[in-house]
Amino acid sequence: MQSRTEPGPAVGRLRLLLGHLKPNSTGTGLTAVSTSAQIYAANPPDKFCYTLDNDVLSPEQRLFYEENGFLLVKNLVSHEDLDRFRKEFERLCKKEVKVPGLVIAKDITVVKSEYVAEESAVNKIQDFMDDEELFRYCRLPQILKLVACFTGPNIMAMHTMLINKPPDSGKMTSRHPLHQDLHYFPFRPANQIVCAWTAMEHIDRNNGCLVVLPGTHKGSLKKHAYPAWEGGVNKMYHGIQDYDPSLPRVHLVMEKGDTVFFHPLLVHGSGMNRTEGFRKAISCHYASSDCNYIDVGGTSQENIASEIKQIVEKRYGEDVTVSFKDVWKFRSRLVQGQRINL
Ligand SMILES: CCCCCCCCCC(=O)SCCNC(=O)CCNC(=O)[C@H](O)C(C)(C)COP(=O)(O)OP(=O)(O)OC[C@H]1O[C@@H](n2cnc3c(N)ncnc32)[C@H](O)[C@@H]1OP(=O)(O)O
Ligand SMILES: Nc1ncnc2c1ncn2[C@@H]1O[C@H](COP(=O)(O)OP(=O)(O)OP(=O)(O)O)[C@@H](O)[C@H]1O
Ligand SMILES: O=C(O)CCC(=O)C(=O)O
Ligand SMILES: [Fe+2]
Ligand SMILES: [Mg+2]
Repeated sequence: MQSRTEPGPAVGRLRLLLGHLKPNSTGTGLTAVSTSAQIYAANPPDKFCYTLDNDVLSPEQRLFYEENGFLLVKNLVSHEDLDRFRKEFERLCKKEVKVPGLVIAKDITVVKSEYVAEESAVNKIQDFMDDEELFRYCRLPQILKLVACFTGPNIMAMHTMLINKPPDSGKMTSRHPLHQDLHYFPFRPANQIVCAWTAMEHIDRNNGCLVVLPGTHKGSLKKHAYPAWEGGVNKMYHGIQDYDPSLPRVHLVMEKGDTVFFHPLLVHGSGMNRTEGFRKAISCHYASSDCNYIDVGGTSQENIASEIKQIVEKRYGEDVTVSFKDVWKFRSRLVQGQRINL
């Protein structure tokens, strides 16, 4: 298991070497003068905490993730694939296809009004692991190649979502409060978990882009609860209660196909959608199958565990007893390598 320590000498040396990088016109904005192989040969990366050793990430990408807890990769998923995912999403909303286990979540303001209008009522779909078309996203080779830099070669798709952030109702319920995804996960270690989140269209502050607090992946899991928002909060949208508002925030402006990979302790959220369109993104949380389930009893995760348990019992009947761990075991799917613990 990797330990999480302050960046060691190797990272320091790499940072020095990165002084020799020059700006380019693509990707993260830097081009390595030396190849990553040359740099790593001279500087064995023994003290990296959040990324594994291979030649997939460039040195600057690797260092960026180590320090910031996220990595934006431009133009990773084709428009053709994204258009196919959008079509399948529409078919699911119209109930033209039914997929077992799939959850269609609506915005709280829509649920509380009489207004029901198929796709325009849908906030997100969750658990599309048994929808072959959407699950192709989780198996895309270009995504898995990058995921393996964080998880290693044995990869489980743990959680799937297609988010359809609706135009805000005026009550600001389209916001997603600042949170850490690890709050929802009863497995560890955190460093072998990563989210891939792909913009299905241009996303900026107007339609509610992702907002991240760089470097917060180096901290611990914080206590989460419903924010005290006047207009209401969507079910299970827990937020961090005492986040430091002075921490720098980065708004991730993304084009269709751009993908951000981020650590499950990275504090993030998304703003309200001020446009008339439904802002779409598709995502999957991956974990190394070497991870282990943990008992969240007595921890800050107890509140979400019992909420999820209640929802499952409501859906399948009170006589069905499933643990928080079972919920995850049941939905996760192997996408590369061997299934070990999860
Ligand atoms: C499961 C683990 C999640 C893992 C997340 C990984 C990290 C990502 C971090 C997040 O994304 S946090 C947000 C996670 N969001 C979800 O997991 C979506 C949760 N939503 C659902 O599972 C369903 O939408 C829900 C069970 C809440 C409702 O689905 P139903 O098909 O049962 O809806 P229905 O319209 O029948 O309403 C049932 C009840 O739920 C209420 N409801 C529905 N949508 C709601 C909503 N959006 N907010 C609040 N309450 C809601 C609705 O008012 C009604 O209440 P009453 O029983 O009191 O009448
Ligand atoms: N009280 C709160 N608790 C937790 N998260 C919050 C709270 N208020 C706002 N947020 C979240 O903080 C994040 C950053 O908000 P910020 O105002 O910087 O940008 P934004 O709301 O995304 O964009 P804009 O202000 O341009 O609409 C968003 O995800 C928002 O949902
Ligand atoms: O607004 C989004 O698309 C991101 C939501 C999010 O962070 C999540 O569901 O975990
Ligand atoms: Fe999240
Ligand atoms: Mg704001």
